[in-house]
Amino acid sequence: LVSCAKRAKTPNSELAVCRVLLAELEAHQDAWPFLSPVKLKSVPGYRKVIKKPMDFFTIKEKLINNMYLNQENFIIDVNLVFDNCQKFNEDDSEIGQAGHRMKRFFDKRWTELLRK
Ligand SMILES: Cc1ncccc1N[C@@H]1CCC[C@@H]1S(C)(=O)=O
Repeated sequence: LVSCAKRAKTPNSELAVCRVLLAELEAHQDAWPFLSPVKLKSVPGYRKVIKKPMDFFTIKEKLINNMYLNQENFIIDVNLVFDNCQKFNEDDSEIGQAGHRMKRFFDKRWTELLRK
């Protein structure tokens, strides 16, 4: 049969992959610093230094409320979590190390899942 034109990825299938990826991030053993918004009242300086806080719970809320139009916006928010972590935490700190491990994991998984 003549092969039909390659079907464009519908946004909801793109976002389905984002939901899978987020679930894997949340289940990762090094996710503990990123599961909820940084407590601005108990982390001195964070509010001033980090202009755009982001965390996995907020990303999940945004996915559920259809606030991501495509994968790109989702990936931008996930990378914001890791960029904020690198900016605020020393590389050799517990949180800094967790952030580097989570970033490496995410980079590997989304290239496996999205770069088909
Ligand atoms: C991600 C981050 N980056 C800079 C400072 C602190 C944190 N996380 C804290 C440490 C563990 C959870 C708390 S939290 C997320 O409850 O504030």
